[in-house]
Amino acid sequence: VPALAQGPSSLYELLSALPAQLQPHVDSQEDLTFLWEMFGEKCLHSLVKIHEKLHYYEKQSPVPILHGAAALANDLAEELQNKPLSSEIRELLKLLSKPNVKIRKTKAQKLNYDPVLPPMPEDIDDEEDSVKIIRLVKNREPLGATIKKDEQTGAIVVARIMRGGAADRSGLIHVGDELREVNGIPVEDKRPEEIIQILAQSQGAITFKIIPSIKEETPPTEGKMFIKALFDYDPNEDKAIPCKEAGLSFRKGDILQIMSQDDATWWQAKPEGDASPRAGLIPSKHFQERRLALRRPEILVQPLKVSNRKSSGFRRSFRLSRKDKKTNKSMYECRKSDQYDTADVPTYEEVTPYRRQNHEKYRLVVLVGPVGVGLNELKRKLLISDTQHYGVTVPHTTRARRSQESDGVEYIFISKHLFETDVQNNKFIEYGEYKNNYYGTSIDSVRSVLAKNKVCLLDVQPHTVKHLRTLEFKPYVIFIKPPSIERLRETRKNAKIVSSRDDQAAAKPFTEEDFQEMIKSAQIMESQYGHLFDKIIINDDLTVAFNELKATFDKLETETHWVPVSWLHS
Ligand SMILES: Nc1ncnc2c1ncn2[C@@H]1O[C@H](COP(=O)(O)OP(=O)(O)OP(=O)(O)O)[C@@H](O)[C@H]1O
Repeated sequence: VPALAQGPSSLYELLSALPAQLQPHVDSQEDLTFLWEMFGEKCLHSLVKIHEKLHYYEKQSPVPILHGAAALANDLAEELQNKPLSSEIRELLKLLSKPNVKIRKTKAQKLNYDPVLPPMPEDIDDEEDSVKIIRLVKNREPLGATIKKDEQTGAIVVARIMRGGAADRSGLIHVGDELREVNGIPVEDKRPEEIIQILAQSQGAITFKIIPSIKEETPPTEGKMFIKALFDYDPNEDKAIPCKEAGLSFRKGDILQIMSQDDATWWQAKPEGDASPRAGLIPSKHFQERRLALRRPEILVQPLKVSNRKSSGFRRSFRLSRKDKKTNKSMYECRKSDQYDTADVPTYEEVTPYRRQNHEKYRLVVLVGPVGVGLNELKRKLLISDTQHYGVTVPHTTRARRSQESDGVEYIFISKHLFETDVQNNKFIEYGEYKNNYYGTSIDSVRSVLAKNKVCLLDVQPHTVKHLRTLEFKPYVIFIKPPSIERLRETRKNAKIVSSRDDQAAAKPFTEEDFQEMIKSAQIMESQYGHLFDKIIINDDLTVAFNELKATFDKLETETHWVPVSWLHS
């Protein structure tokens, strides 16, 4: 063809020049018309133009201006969503969600992850015109995708893409994509574990032959969602997790950011504040609740009441305000049903940051711990450290007032009838009966301490805590835990416990049995109610424990803490 002989400067020029020069070389009119139409086809011209542009850019070896462009745009969008929506913010959010911006983001990600376009294989089957060949360069990090065998078709498909992981950042693999080959090895008749093995052994560039899914992917959920884990989780111990390596381990009390809830069984999350963009798999709330509920009977076999003592009830709250030290502090029987708590299965709780504003009431501080652990001692030290700042509740009683007592100081003295009416009206946090008299801590007594703008220190049985978890009180729960039995023996040599075993209510030195009971009771409390504790303080050395408690209070009043979303958005 003369056009070639003259050496056209570009493929596009050649294509444009070709139809005009065809005639002398083609005999049949039919062939000529066919060739004219073919070379005149608009999409062919467009393709050639694109090819030339790509070729040009390839020579220029472009580098992304900003490597973290996608993450930056996401962060910006999230940041903007939390702001009051002005028209400018709305416009910017709209721009950031436009497909062309997204494509730019994807391109930047791709460059970031070094995908290489391999030459098209020659043996490609006509029916497989939707086949995509992609190549990812595998660094040390895992691929961040899980695969499964489609039960109906038997095909190997991508089950999930871990948010922020290598596959996700590449933007080249999607959920539902069918995997045909890995590094030229057909995977159709392989089990997922075998494929994972191939992937694990591959280093450097890995080539995938896939048939892209036609399903539209759901866009990531808007806004950030944080949860507090209410149980310990280790993916290595979880037989149900589809891929242990992709799992995220966490401890009770950890705050996690939810990255995806697309899958009903396995959510994706990362630890709050973690700089890495990579998410890990965690069991979804629903899934975890279901499997824990099945195991529940085992957990419940051990009731909290381990002692042959009478229930400790709310003895401490009373004792503190009482001058009559002789009174048995362990005298109140709690309602029996309360001892066997059928608390909801603890999994996760959605939380949000909260910082107390100056005009707001203080959060209620709830102290929990086994009998004799030193809860009263710590509370007393706190009170005397700043009587203006800390306060305790005054309990109600139906017993007769003694001569040295004043109404509203040691107790609020009320009639049996009134007490029973108040019980009916749910006015008590806890109540009990001793020697035919009622004793109780009312909700109003907490309110009256808080209304004086004081921090209210309340000690209750752990099963009561869940009833106090309201927007009004925003309780901060501190568990006072005993140290080891050896340390108890050492530190409590001169200490005395008011034992109720003989019903004499006299303070006596701790016995070995007291220590054992304290430890056992603390273990049960922690396993049954640990998910409700915001802080655990071990009362080993008294001064150390007190200082830790004081520091906790200072932080509570000035710093941001995670609280259930229901407290702020109800
Ligand atoms: N860290 C400690 N080291 C040594 N002695 C301690 C320590 N903490 C508390 N004690 C002593 O242990 C005894 C029991 O403490 P306290 O009465 O405060 O316990 P409690 O948990 O409030 O018990 P109860 O529930 O029976 O009222 C007291 O004599 C107290 O001084």
